[in-house]
Amino acid sequence: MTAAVIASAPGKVLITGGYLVLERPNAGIVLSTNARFYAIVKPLYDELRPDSWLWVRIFSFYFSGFLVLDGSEVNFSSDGPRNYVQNVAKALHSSVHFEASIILHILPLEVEFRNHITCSYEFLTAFGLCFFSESRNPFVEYAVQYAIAAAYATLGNDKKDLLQKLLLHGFDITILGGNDFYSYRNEIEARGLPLTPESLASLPPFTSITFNSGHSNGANSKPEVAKTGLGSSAAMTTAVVAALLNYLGVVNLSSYSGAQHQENLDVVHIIAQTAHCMAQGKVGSGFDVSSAVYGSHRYVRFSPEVISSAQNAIRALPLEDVVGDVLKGKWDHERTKFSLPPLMNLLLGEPGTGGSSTPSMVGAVKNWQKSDPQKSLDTWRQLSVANTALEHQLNLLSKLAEEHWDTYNGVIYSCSMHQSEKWIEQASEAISLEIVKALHGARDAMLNIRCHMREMGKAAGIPIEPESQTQLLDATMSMPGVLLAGVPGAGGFDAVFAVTLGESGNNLINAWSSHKVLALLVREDPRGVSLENADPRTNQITSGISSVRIV
Ligand SMILES: Nc1ncnc2c1ncn2[C@@H]1O[C@H](COP(=O)(O)OP(=O)(O)OP(=O)(O)O)[C@@H](O)[C@H]1O
Ligand SMILES: C[C@@](O)(CCOP(=O)(O)O)CC(=O)O
Repeated sequence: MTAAVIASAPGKVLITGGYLVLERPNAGIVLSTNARFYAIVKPLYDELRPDSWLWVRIFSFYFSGFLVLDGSEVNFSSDGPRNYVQNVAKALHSSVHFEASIILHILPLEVEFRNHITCSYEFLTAFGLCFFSESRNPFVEYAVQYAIAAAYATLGNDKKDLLQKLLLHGFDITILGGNDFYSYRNEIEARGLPLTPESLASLPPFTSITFNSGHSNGANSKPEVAKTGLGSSAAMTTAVVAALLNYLGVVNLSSYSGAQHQENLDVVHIIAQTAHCMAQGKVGSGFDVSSAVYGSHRYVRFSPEVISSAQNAIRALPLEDVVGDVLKGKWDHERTKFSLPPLMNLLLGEPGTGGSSTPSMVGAVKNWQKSDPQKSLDTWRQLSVANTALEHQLNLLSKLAEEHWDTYNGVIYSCSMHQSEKWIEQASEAISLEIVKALHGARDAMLNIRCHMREMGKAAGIPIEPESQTQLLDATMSMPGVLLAGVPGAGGFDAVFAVTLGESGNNLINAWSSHKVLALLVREDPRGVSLENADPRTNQITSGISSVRIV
Protein backbone atom coordinates (compact mmCIF):
# COMPACT_ATOMS: atom_id res chain seq x y z
CA MET A 1 0.00 0.00 0.00
CA THR A 2 1.29 3.49 -0.89
CA ALA A 3 2.48 5.53 2.07
CA ALA A 4 0.88 8.84 3.00
CA VAL A 5 2.56 11.99 1.71
CA ILE A 6 2.45 15.07 3.93
CA ALA A 7 3.47 18.40 2.41
CA SER A 8 3.37 21.85 3.95
CA ALA A 9 3.68 25.40 2.60
CA PRO A 10 4.06 28.74 4.41
CA GLY A 11 2.06 31.98 4.57
CA LYS A 12 3.74 35.27 3.62
CA VAL A 13 4.28 38.95 4.42
CA LEU A 14 5.16 41.28 1.52
CA ILE A 15 7.33 43.93 3.17
CA THR A 16 8.24 45.92 0.04
CA GLY A 17 6.82 46.12 -3.47
CA GLY A 18 3.06 46.34 -2.87
CA TYR A 19 1.43 47.23 -6.26
CA LEU A 20 4.79 47.84 -7.97
CA VAL A 21 5.50 44.10 -7.98
CA LEU A 22 2.50 43.66 -10.28
CA GLU A 23 4.68 45.06 -13.09
CA ARG A 24 7.96 43.54 -14.21
CA PRO A 25 10.80 44.27 -13.51
CA ASN A 26 9.84 45.78 -10.13
CA ALA A 27 10.81 43.55 -7.23
CA GLY A 28 9.05 42.73 -3.98
CA ILE A 29 10.62 41.42 -0.79
CA VAL A 30 8.45 38.66 0.57
CA LEU A 31 9.10 36.93 3.88
CA SER A 32 7.64 33.52 4.43
CA THR A 33 6.42 32.70 7.91
CA ASN A 34 6.06 29.87 10.39
CA ALA A 35 2.30 29.83 9.65
CA ARG A 36 1.80 26.76 7.44
CA PHE A 37 -0.83 24.82 5.57
CA TYR A 38 -0.51 21.03 5.52
CA ALA A 39 -1.92 18.58 3.00
CA ILE A 40 -1.95 14.86 3.77
CA VAL A 41 -2.57 12.55 0.83
CA LYS A 42 -3.05 8.81 1.17
CA PRO A 43 -4.92 6.07 -0.61
CA LEU A 44 -8.50 5.70 0.40
CA TYR A 45 -8.84 2.00 -0.29
CA ASP A 46 -6.39 -0.81 0.36
CA GLU A 47 -7.72 -2.64 -2.66
CA LEU A 48 -8.37 -1.44 -6.17
CA ARG A 49 -12.01 -0.49 -6.53
CA PRO A 50 -13.97 -2.78 -8.83
CA ASP A 51 -15.65 0.26 -10.41
CA SER A 52 -13.68 3.00 -12.04
CA TRP A 53 -15.20 6.05 -10.43
CA LEU A 54 -13.00 8.30 -8.46
CA TRP A 55 -14.98 10.28 -5.93
CA VAL A 56 -13.89 13.39 -4.14
CA ARG A 57 -15.44 14.60 -0.97
CA ILE A 58 -14.48 17.63 1.07
CA PHE A 59 -15.46 18.68 4.57
CA SER A 60 -14.62 22.18 5.62
CA PHE A 61 -16.00 25.35 7.01
CA TYR A 62 -15.81 26.64 3.43
CA PHE A 63 -17.38 23.82 1.52
CA SER A 64 -19.15 20.58 2.12
CA GLY A 65 -17.79 18.56 -0.72
CA PHE A 66 -17.15 17.74 -4.34
CA LEU A 67 -16.34 14.69 -6.34
CA VAL A 68 -14.14 13.57 -9.17
CA LEU A 69 -15.38 10.99 -11.57
CA ASP A 70 -13.01 8.78 -13.40
CA GLY A 71 -14.85 7.07 -16.21
CA SER A 72 -11.93 5.18 -17.64
CA GLU A 73 -13.82 1.95 -17.98
CA VAL A 74 -16.87 3.49 -19.54
CA ASN A 75 -17.19 2.45 -23.15
CA PHE A 76 -17.03 5.42 -25.47
CA SER A 77 -16.65 3.71 -28.74
CA SER A 78 -20.16 4.13 -30.09
CA ASP A 79 -22.43 6.58 -28.42
CA GLY A 80 -19.52 8.06 -26.43
CA PRO A 81 -20.31 11.22 -24.58
CA ARG A 82 -24.02 10.63 -24.29
CA ASN A 83 -23.49 7.34 -22.49
CA TYR A 84 -20.85 8.93 -20.40
CA VAL A 85 -23.03 11.81 -19.30
CA GLN A 86 -25.82 9.40 -18.49
CA ASN A 87 -23.43 7.44 -16.34
CA VAL A 88 -22.30 10.58 -14.61
CA ALA A 89 -25.88 11.55 -13.95
CA LYS A 90 -26.66 8.11 -12.58
CA ALA A 91 -23.65 8.22 -10.33
CA LEU A 92 -24.53 11.66 -9.10
CA HIS A 93 -28.11 10.78 -8.28
CA SER A 94 -26.94 7.90 -6.19
CA SER A 95 -24.68 10.18 -4.23
CA VAL A 96 -26.54 13.42 -3.89
CA HIS A 97 -26.13 13.17 -0.16
CA PHE A 98 -22.44 14.00 -0.69
CA GLU A 99 -23.50 17.52 -1.64
CA ALA A 100 -20.85 17.29 -4.24
CA SER A 101 -19.94 19.26 -7.31
CA ILE A 102 -18.03 17.86 -10.21
CA ILE A 103 -14.43 18.19 -11.14
CA LEU A 104 -14.86 18.70 -14.78
CA HIS A 105 -11.89 17.05 -16.39
CA ILE A 106 -11.97 13.34 -16.64
CA LEU A 107 -8.40 12.72 -17.46
CA PRO A 108 -8.13 9.11 -18.46
CA LEU A 109 -10.68 9.64 -21.22
CA GLU A 110 -8.57 10.24 -24.20
CA VAL A 111 -9.18 9.70 -27.88
CA GLU A 112 -12.93 9.33 -28.12
CA PHE A 113 -13.70 11.96 -25.58
CA ARG A 114 -11.60 14.58 -27.26
CA ASN A 115 -14.01 15.08 -30.09
CA HIS A 116 -16.96 15.67 -27.87
CA ILE A 117 -15.62 17.28 -24.77
CA THR A 118 -17.18 20.67 -25.49
CA CYS A 119 -20.71 19.48 -25.21
CA SER A 120 -19.96 17.27 -22.24
CA TYR A 121 -18.08 19.97 -20.47
CA GLU A 122 -20.98 22.38 -20.76
CA PHE A 123 -23.39 19.73 -19.64
CA LEU A 124 -21.28 18.79 -16.68
CA THR A 125 -20.72 22.40 -15.71
CA ALA A 126 -24.43 23.10 -15.75
CA PHE A 127 -25.12 19.90 -13.91
CA GLY A 128 -22.49 20.49 -11.27
CA LEU A 129 -23.40 24.09 -10.66
CA CYS A 130 -27.08 23.41 -10.61
CA PHE A 131 -26.86 20.88 -7.83
CA PHE A 132 -23.79 21.73 -5.93
CA SER A 133 -22.72 25.31 -6.37
CA GLU A 134 -22.63 26.05 -2.66
CA SER A 135 -20.00 23.48 -1.99
CA ARG A 136 -17.33 24.52 -4.46
CA ASN A 137 -13.85 25.38 -3.40
CA PRO A 138 -12.07 26.49 -6.58
CA PHE A 139 -8.60 26.41 -5.01
CA VAL A 140 -8.85 22.74 -4.08
CA GLU A 141 -10.63 21.84 -7.31
CA TYR A 142 -8.00 23.39 -9.54
CA ALA A 143 -5.15 22.10 -7.38
CA VAL A 144 -6.41 18.51 -7.72
CA GLN A 145 -7.24 18.78 -11.42
CA TYR A 146 -3.96 20.43 -12.39
CA ALA A 147 -1.83 18.08 -10.30
CA ILE A 148 -3.45 15.01 -11.89
CA ALA A 149 -3.17 16.62 -15.34
CA ALA A 150 0.53 17.31 -14.69
CA ALA A 151 0.98 13.62 -13.93
CA TYR A 152 -0.66 12.69 -17.23
CA ALA A 153 1.39 15.29 -19.07
CA THR A 154 4.78 14.37 -17.66
CA LEU A 155 4.86 10.69 -16.74
CA GLY A 156 6.09 8.33 -19.43
CA ASN A 157 3.91 5.50 -20.71
CA ASP A 158 5.71 3.04 -18.45
CA LYS A 159 4.40 4.94 -15.41
CA LYS A 160 0.85 5.51 -16.64
CA ASP A 161 -0.39 2.12 -15.36
CA LEU A 162 0.91 2.92 -11.92
CA LEU A 163 -0.76 6.32 -12.07
CA GLN A 164 -4.04 4.74 -13.08
CA LYS A 165 -3.78 2.36 -10.11
CA LEU A 166 -3.14 5.23 -7.72
CA LEU A 167 -6.24 6.98 -9.02
CA LEU A 168 -8.32 3.84 -8.64
CA HIS A 169 -7.24 3.41 -5.05
CA GLY A 170 -8.88 6.77 -4.46
CA PHE A 171 -7.32 9.67 -2.58
CA ASP A 172 -7.89 10.63 0.98
CA ILE A 173 -6.73 14.23 1.39
CA THR A 174 -6.74 16.15 4.63
CA ILE A 175 -5.99 19.87 4.65
CA LEU A 176 -4.92 21.62 7.83
CA GLY A 177 -4.45 25.37 8.02
CA GLY A 178 -2.54 26.86 10.96
CA ASN A 179 -4.52 29.05 13.36
CA ASP A 180 -2.29 31.98 12.39
CA PHE A 181 -4.08 32.35 9.06
CA TYR A 182 -7.31 33.30 10.80
CA SER A 183 -8.30 35.95 13.27
CA TYR A 184 -9.30 34.70 16.72
CA ARG A 185 -9.69 38.16 18.15
CA ASN A 186 -13.43 37.73 18.70
CA GLU A 187 -12.95 34.42 20.53
CA ILE A 188 -10.30 35.93 22.75
CA GLU A 189 -12.50 38.89 23.58
CA ALA A 190 -15.54 36.65 24.10
CA ARG A 191 -13.57 34.51 26.55
CA GLY A 192 -12.50 37.64 28.42
CA LEU A 193 -8.82 36.88 27.76
CA PRO A 194 -6.23 39.64 27.30
CA LEU A 195 -5.29 40.49 23.70
CA THR A 196 -1.90 38.81 23.89
CA PRO A 197 -0.03 36.11 21.99
CA GLU A 198 -0.31 33.94 25.14
CA SER A 199 -4.09 33.99 24.75
CA LEU A 200 -3.70 32.97 21.12
CA ALA A 201 -1.35 30.17 22.12
CA SER A 202 -3.86 28.93 24.69
CA LEU A 203 -6.49 28.30 22.02
CA PRO A 204 -6.91 24.59 21.35
CA PRO A 205 -5.58 23.15 18.13
CA PHE A 206 -8.13 23.17 15.31
CA THR A 207 -10.14 25.95 16.87
CA SER A 208 -12.99 26.55 14.48
CA ILE A 209 -12.82 29.67 12.42
CA THR A 210 -14.66 32.95 12.94
CA PHE A 211 -16.87 34.13 10.13
CA ASN A 212 -17.29 37.79 9.33
CA SER A 213 -21.02 37.27 9.13
CA GLY A 214 -21.59 41.02 8.95
CA HIS A 215 -19.64 41.10 5.68
CA SER A 216 -21.86 38.62 3.95
CA ASN A 217 -23.37 40.37 0.97
CA GLY A 218 -26.64 38.60 0.42
CA ALA A 219 -28.72 35.75 1.70
CA ASN A 220 -27.03 33.21 -0.58
CA SER A 221 -23.43 34.22 -0.18
CA LYS A 222 -21.27 32.39 2.29
CA PRO A 223 -19.83 34.49 5.09
CA GLU A 224 -16.15 35.27 4.67
CA VAL A 225 -13.74 34.00 7.25
CA ALA A 226 -11.84 36.62 9.24
CA LYS A 227 -8.29 36.31 7.84
CA THR A 228 -5.00 37.74 9.01
CA GLY A 229 -3.75 38.39 5.45
CA LEU A 230 -1.05 35.70 5.28
CA GLY A 231 -2.23 34.25 1.97
CA SER A 232 -4.24 31.22 3.02
CA SER A 233 -5.36 30.31 -0.50
CA ALA A 234 -1.80 30.34 -1.91
CA ALA A 235 -0.36 28.28 0.97
CA MET A 236 -3.27 25.82 0.76
CA THR A 237 -3.07 25.44 -3.03
CA THR A 238 0.69 24.94 -2.86
CA ALA A 239 0.49 22.34 -0.08
CA VAL A 240 -2.19 20.34 -1.92
CA VAL A 241 -0.34 20.52 -5.27
CA ALA A 242 2.99 19.54 -3.69
CA ALA A 243 1.54 16.61 -1.76
CA LEU A 244 -0.32 15.30 -4.82
CA LEU A 245 2.59 15.74 -7.24
CA ASN A 246 4.83 13.91 -4.82
CA TYR A 247 2.23 11.20 -4.25
CA LEU A 248 1.74 10.69 -7.99
CA GLY A 249 5.49 10.50 -8.63
CA VAL A 250 5.77 13.71 -10.67
CA VAL A 251 8.27 15.25 -8.23
CA ASN A 252 10.33 13.96 -5.38
CA LEU A 253 10.59 16.60 -2.69
CA SER A 254 12.45 14.43 -0.21
CA SER A 255 15.92 15.79 -1.03
CA TYR A 256 16.42 19.38 0.01
CA SER A 257 19.20 20.59 -2.24
CA GLY A 258 20.69 20.39 -5.69
CA ALA A 259 19.54 21.17 -9.21
CA GLN A 260 17.01 18.34 -9.19
CA HIS A 261 15.33 19.80 -6.12
CA GLN A 262 15.14 23.22 -7.79
CA GLU A 263 13.53 21.64 -10.84
CA ASN A 264 11.00 19.89 -8.63
CA LEU A 265 10.19 23.16 -6.89
CA ASP A 266 9.74 24.82 -10.28
CA VAL A 267 7.18 22.18 -11.29
CA VAL A 268 5.30 22.66 -7.99
CA HIS A 269 5.43 26.42 -8.57
CA ILE A 270 4.08 26.27 -12.13
CA ILE A 271 1.19 23.98 -11.22
CA ALA A 272 0.31 25.79 -7.98
CA GLN A 273 0.56 29.24 -9.61
CA THR A 274 -1.59 28.26 -12.58
CA ALA A 275 -4.20 26.57 -10.37
CA HIS A 276 -4.24 29.60 -8.06
CA CYS A 277 -4.73 32.10 -10.91
CA MET A 278 -7.49 29.99 -12.43
CA ALA A 279 -9.23 29.62 -9.06
CA GLN A 280 -8.96 33.34 -8.30
CA GLY A 281 -10.10 34.25 -11.80
CA LYS A 282 -7.33 36.84 -11.97
CA VAL A 283 -3.59 37.01 -12.44
CA GLY A 284 -1.96 38.83 -9.54
CA SER A 285 1.80 39.17 -9.19
CA GLY A 286 2.08 35.69 -7.71
CA PHE A 287 4.41 36.59 -4.86
CA ASP A 288 2.20 34.64 -2.44
CA VAL A 289 2.43 31.35 -4.34
CA SER A 290 6.10 31.98 -5.01
CA SER A 291 6.90 32.40 -1.30
CA ALA A 292 4.72 29.39 -0.46
CA VAL A 293 7.00 27.39 -2.78
CA TYR A 294 10.46 28.97 -2.41
CA GLY A 295 10.22 30.61 1.03
CA SER A 296 11.50 34.15 1.79
CA HIS A 297 12.99 35.84 -1.28
CA ARG A 298 13.20 38.84 -3.56
CA TYR A 299 10.54 38.30 -6.19
CA VAL A 300 10.05 39.60 -9.72
CA ARG A 301 6.81 38.42 -11.25
CA PHE A 302 6.29 35.99 -14.15
CA SER A 303 5.07 37.37 -17.47
CA PRO A 304 1.32 36.80 -17.38
CA GLU A 305 1.29 35.37 -20.97
CA VAL A 306 2.89 32.22 -19.62
CA ILE A 307 -0.41 30.94 -18.30
CA SER A 308 -2.49 32.13 -21.24
CA SER A 309 -2.91 28.60 -22.60
CA ALA A 310 -4.69 27.69 -19.35
CA GLN A 311 -6.80 30.84 -19.43
CA ASN A 312 -7.76 30.48 -23.05
CA ALA A 313 -7.96 26.71 -22.91
CA ILE A 314 -9.97 25.72 -25.91
CA ARG A 315 -12.35 23.30 -24.37
CA ALA A 316 -11.67 20.72 -27.03
CA LEU A 317 -8.17 20.32 -25.60
CA PRO A 318 -7.71 17.75 -22.86
CA LEU A 319 -6.45 19.30 -19.67
CA GLU A 320 -3.22 17.35 -19.71
CA ASP A 321 -2.31 19.06 -23.02
CA VAL A 322 -3.09 22.47 -21.56
CA VAL A 323 -1.02 21.75 -18.47
CA GLY A 324 1.73 20.25 -20.65
CA ASP A 325 1.88 23.58 -22.54
CA VAL A 326 1.99 25.61 -19.34
CA LEU A 327 4.81 23.42 -18.01
CA LYS A 328 6.80 24.03 -21.20
CA GLY A 329 6.15 27.81 -21.09
CA LYS A 330 8.88 30.39 -20.53
CA TRP A 331 8.52 30.99 -16.80
CA ASP A 332 10.59 34.09 -16.17
CA HIS A 333 9.83 34.86 -12.52
CA GLU A 334 12.93 35.71 -10.50
CA ARG A 335 13.59 34.66 -6.96
CA THR A 336 16.77 35.83 -5.31
CA LYS A 337 17.80 34.68 -1.90
CA PHE A 338 16.69 37.10 0.80
CA SER A 339 16.00 36.82 4.48
CA LEU A 340 16.07 39.19 7.43
CA PRO A 341 19.54 39.92 8.84
CA PRO A 342 20.44 37.96 11.99
CA LEU A 343 18.99 39.04 15.36
CA MET A 344 16.06 40.72 13.66
CA ASN A 345 12.51 39.53 14.15
CA LEU A 346 9.33 39.95 12.20
CA LEU A 347 6.22 40.71 14.27
CA LEU A 348 2.64 41.17 13.13
CA GLY A 349 0.04 43.19 15.02
CA GLU A 350 -3.67 42.92 14.27
CA PRO A 351 -5.35 46.25 15.00
CA GLY A 352 -8.83 44.73 14.77
CA THR A 353 -10.11 47.09 12.13
CA GLY A 354 -11.19 44.30 9.87
CA GLY A 355 -8.96 43.62 6.80
CA SER A 356 -9.24 44.94 3.24
CA SER A 357 -10.08 43.70 -0.23
CA THR A 358 -6.90 43.48 -2.31
CA PRO A 359 -8.61 43.24 -5.74
CA SER A 360 -10.60 46.46 -5.30
CA MET A 361 -7.52 48.31 -4.01
CA VAL A 362 -5.53 47.11 -7.04
CA GLY A 363 -8.39 48.24 -9.31
CA ALA A 364 -8.32 51.74 -7.78
CA VAL A 365 -4.54 52.05 -8.22
CA LYS A 366 -4.81 50.95 -11.86
CA ASN A 367 -7.53 53.55 -12.51
CA TRP A 368 -5.35 56.24 -10.99
CA GLN A 369 -2.42 55.16 -13.19
CA LYS A 370 -4.66 55.59 -16.24
CA SER A 371 -6.14 58.91 -15.15
CA ASP A 372 -2.86 60.53 -14.05
CA PRO A 373 -0.01 58.75 -15.85
CA GLN A 374 2.64 61.37 -15.13
CA LYS A 375 2.06 61.76 -11.39
CA SER A 376 1.57 58.06 -10.86
CA LEU A 377 4.80 57.29 -12.68
CA ASP A 378 6.64 59.79 -10.46
CA THR A 379 5.25 58.20 -7.30
CA TRP A 380 6.10 54.71 -8.55
CA ARG A 381 9.67 55.80 -9.38
CA GLN A 382 10.12 57.22 -5.89
CA LEU A 383 8.63 54.12 -4.34
CA SER A 384 10.89 51.92 -6.37
CA VAL A 385 13.96 53.88 -5.21
CA ALA A 386 12.86 53.57 -1.59
CA ASN A 387 12.12 49.83 -1.97
CA THR A 388 15.56 49.24 -3.45
CA ALA A 389 17.19 51.28 -0.68
CA LEU A 390 15.55 49.19 2.03
CA GLU A 391 16.60 46.00 0.29
CA HIS A 392 20.21 47.24 0.02
CA GLN A 393 20.42 48.29 3.66
CA LEU A 394 19.09 44.95 4.87
CA ASN A 395 21.50 43.07 2.60
CA LEU A 396 24.33 45.26 3.88
CA LEU A 397 23.39 44.43 7.46
CA SER A 398 23.44 40.70 6.64
CA LYS A 399 26.89 41.13 5.13
CA LEU A 400 28.16 43.11 8.14
CA ALA A 401 26.81 40.39 10.43
CA GLU A 402 28.66 37.75 8.46
CA GLU A 403 31.95 39.62 8.38
CA HIS A 404 31.94 41.21 11.85
CA TRP A 405 29.75 39.00 13.97
CA ASP A 406 30.90 40.12 17.43
CA THR A 407 30.58 43.81 16.66
CA TYR A 408 27.24 43.27 14.94
CA ASN A 409 25.94 41.26 17.88
CA GLY A 410 27.03 43.98 20.34
CA VAL A 411 25.55 46.87 18.34
CA ILE A 412 22.21 45.13 17.78
CA TYR A 413 22.04 44.24 21.47
CA SER A 414 22.66 47.87 22.54
CA CYS A 415 20.31 49.37 19.95
CA SER A 416 17.59 46.90 20.91
CA MET A 417 17.31 48.72 24.25
CA HIS A 418 17.13 52.24 22.87
CA GLN A 419 14.96 54.40 20.69
CA SER A 420 16.47 55.08 17.28
CA GLU A 421 17.64 58.62 18.22
CA LYS A 422 20.06 57.03 20.70
CA TRP A 423 21.47 54.38 18.36
CA ILE A 424 24.33 56.53 17.16
CA GLU A 425 25.58 56.78 20.75
CA GLN A 426 26.03 52.99 20.74
CA ALA A 427 28.68 53.14 17.99
CA SER A 428 32.28 53.55 19.12
CA GLU A 429 34.36 52.67 16.04
CA ALA A 430 34.17 52.38 12.24
CA ILE A 431 32.38 49.05 11.91
CA SER A 432 29.79 49.72 14.57
CA LEU A 433 29.20 53.13 13.01
CA GLU A 434 28.66 51.46 9.67
CA ILE A 435 26.15 49.09 11.26
CA VAL A 436 24.24 51.92 12.93
CA LYS A 437 24.23 53.88 9.67
CA ALA A 438 22.76 50.88 7.86
CA LEU A 439 20.08 50.58 10.59
CA HIS A 440 19.19 54.22 10.06
CA GLY A 441 19.34 53.73 6.28
CA ALA A 442 16.79 50.90 6.53
CA ARG A 443 14.57 52.97 8.79
CA ASP A 444 14.68 56.03 6.54
CA ALA A 445 13.93 53.91 3.48
CA MET A 446 10.88 52.51 5.26
CA LEU A 447 9.71 56.01 6.19
CA ASN A 448 10.01 56.97 2.50
CA ILE A 449 8.11 53.87 1.43
CA ARG A 450 5.33 54.70 3.86
CA CYS A 451 5.21 58.30 2.71
CA HIS A 452 4.84 57.34 -0.98
CA MET A 453 2.36 54.58 -0.18
CA ARG A 454 0.20 57.14 1.66
CA GLU A 455 0.55 59.49 -1.30
CA MET A 456 -0.52 56.73 -3.70
CA GLY A 457 -3.48 55.85 -1.46
CA LYS A 458 -4.66 59.47 -1.33
CA ALA A 459 -4.30 59.91 -5.09
CA ALA A 460 -6.09 56.64 -5.85
CA GLY A 461 -8.77 57.31 -3.22
CA ILE A 462 -8.09 54.18 -1.15
CA PRO A 463 -6.79 53.68 2.40
CA ILE A 464 -3.37 52.09 1.68
CA GLU A 465 -1.97 53.51 4.92
CA PRO A 466 -5.05 54.97 6.58
CA GLU A 467 -4.72 57.46 9.45
CA SER A 468 -5.38 54.84 12.14
CA GLN A 469 -2.53 52.70 10.77
CA THR A 470 -0.25 55.74 10.47
CA GLN A 471 -0.69 56.45 14.17
CA LEU A 472 -0.06 52.84 15.08
CA LEU A 473 3.02 52.61 12.84
CA ASP A 474 4.48 55.91 14.12
CA ALA A 475 3.99 54.79 17.72
CA THR A 476 5.51 51.41 16.88
CA MET A 477 8.57 52.92 15.20
CA SER A 478 9.22 55.14 18.19
CA MET A 479 9.52 52.16 20.57
CA PRO A 480 13.00 51.11 21.75
CA GLY A 481 14.59 48.52 19.47
CA VAL A 482 12.05 48.80 16.66
CA LEU A 483 13.84 49.06 13.33
CA LEU A 484 10.84 49.64 11.09
CA ALA A 485 7.13 49.05 10.67
CA GLY A 486 4.66 49.20 7.80
CA VAL A 487 1.50 47.92 6.18
CA PRO A 488 2.21 44.71 4.25
CA GLY A 489 1.20 43.98 0.66
CA ALA A 490 -1.68 46.07 -0.56
CA GLY A 491 -1.98 47.84 2.81
CA GLY A 492 -5.33 48.76 4.27
CA PHE A 493 -6.63 47.60 7.60
CA ASP A 494 -4.85 44.22 7.72
CA ALA A 495 -2.31 43.37 10.42
CA VAL A 496 0.75 45.68 10.38
CA PHE A 497 4.30 44.34 10.47
CA ALA A 498 7.33 45.43 12.47
CA VAL A 499 10.97 44.36 12.37
CA THR A 500 12.54 44.45 15.81
CA LEU A 501 16.09 44.14 17.08
CA GLY A 502 17.16 41.43 19.54
CA GLU A 503 14.66 40.85 22.32
CA SER A 504 12.91 44.20 22.00
CA GLY A 505 9.86 42.54 20.46
CA ASN A 506 8.55 41.63 23.91
CA ASN A 507 8.13 45.29 24.90
CA LEU A 508 6.45 46.03 21.62
CA ILE A 509 4.02 43.14 22.12
CA ASN A 510 3.07 44.52 25.55
CA ALA A 511 2.68 48.04 24.20
CA TRP A 512 0.50 46.79 21.35
CA SER A 513 -1.60 44.77 23.76
CA SER A 514 -2.28 47.81 25.94
CA HIS A 515 -3.55 49.58 22.80
CA LYS A 516 -5.77 46.64 21.83
CA VAL A 517 -3.47 45.55 19.04
CA LEU A 518 -3.15 41.78 19.08
CA ALA A 519 0.39 40.54 18.38
CA LEU A 520 0.19 37.35 16.34
CA LEU A 521 2.36 34.30 16.96
CA VAL A 522 3.73 34.57 13.42
CA ARG A 523 7.50 34.89 12.86
CA GLU A 524 9.69 34.82 9.79
CA ASP A 525 10.66 31.31 8.67
CA PRO A 526 12.49 31.22 5.33
CA ARG A 527 11.48 27.62 4.55
CA GLY A 528 9.32 27.11 1.48
CA VAL A 529 7.26 24.07 0.58
CA SER A 530 8.49 20.85 2.14
CA LEU A 531 7.64 17.31 2.99
CA GLU A 532 6.81 16.55 6.62
CA ASN A 533 7.55 13.35 8.50
CA ALA A 534 4.50 13.37 10.72
CA ASP A 535 0.89 14.42 10.84
CA PRO A 536 0.97 17.97 12.26
CA ARG A 537 -1.89 17.12 14.61
CA THR A 538 0.35 14.72 16.44
CA ASN A 539 2.87 17.56 16.74
CA GLN A 540 0.34 19.74 18.54
CA ILE A 541 0.22 22.36 15.82
CA THR A 542 -2.72 24.67 16.36
CA SER A 543 -4.80 24.66 13.25
CA GLY A 544 -7.99 25.49 11.52
CA ILE A 545 -8.88 22.20 9.93
CA SER A 546 -10.64 21.24 6.78
CA SER A 547 -10.67 17.72 5.55
CA VAL A 548 -10.86 16.55 1.98
CA ARG A 549 -11.59 12.98 1.07
CA ILE A 550 -11.40 11.62 -2.40
CA VAL A 551 -13.34 8.43 -2.24
N1 LIG B 1 -8.76 25.98 5.73
C1 LIG B 1 -9.21 26.18 4.50
N2 LIG B 1 -9.82 25.19 3.85
C2 LIG B 1 -10.25 25.39 2.61
N3 LIG B 1 -10.16 26.53 1.92
C3 LIG B 1 -9.56 27.54 2.52
C4 LIG B 1 -9.05 27.43 3.84
N4 LIG B 1 -8.51 28.62 4.17
C5 LIG B 1 -8.67 29.43 3.09
N5 LIG B 1 -9.30 28.80 2.11
C6 LIG B 1 -9.63 29.31 0.78
O1 LIG B 1 -8.91 30.49 0.56
C7 LIG B 1 -9.82 31.57 0.26
C8 LIG B 1 -9.25 32.86 0.79
O2 LIG B 1 -8.31 33.26 -0.14
P1 LIG B 1 -8.01 34.80 -0.47
O3 LIG B 1 -7.10 34.80 -1.64
O4 LIG B 1 -9.30 35.55 -0.52
O5 LIG B 1 -7.31 35.24 0.85
P2 LIG B 1 -5.85 34.94 1.28
O6 LIG B 1 -5.30 33.85 0.44
O7 LIG B 1 -5.81 34.69 2.75
O8 LIG B 1 -5.17 36.23 0.78
P3 LIG B 1 -4.62 37.52 1.50
O9 LIG B 1 -4.72 37.24 2.93
O10 LIG B 1 -3.24 37.58 0.97
O11 LIG B 1 -5.49 38.64 1.04
C9 LIG B 1 -11.11 31.15 0.91
O12 LIG B 1 -12.21 31.76 0.29
C10 LIG B 1 -11.10 29.65 0.69
O13 LIG B 1 -11.53 29.32 -0.61
C1 LIG C 1 -1.15 44.83 -4.29
C2 LIG C 1 -0.30 43.60 -4.47
O1 LIG C 1 0.94 43.99 -5.04
C3 LIG C 1 0.02 42.93 -3.15
C4 LIG C 1 -1.14 42.37 -2.40
O2 LIG C 1 -0.67 41.78 -1.21
P1 LIG C 1 -1.60 41.26 -0.01
O3 LIG C 1 -2.57 40.28 -0.60
O4 LIG C 1 -2.22 42.48 0.58
O5 LIG C 1 -0.60 40.62 0.92
C5 LIG C 1 -1.02 42.67 -5.43
C6 LIG C 1 -0.15 41.53 -5.95
O6 LIG C 1 1.08 41.61 -5.84
O7 LIG C 1 -0.70 40.57 -6.51
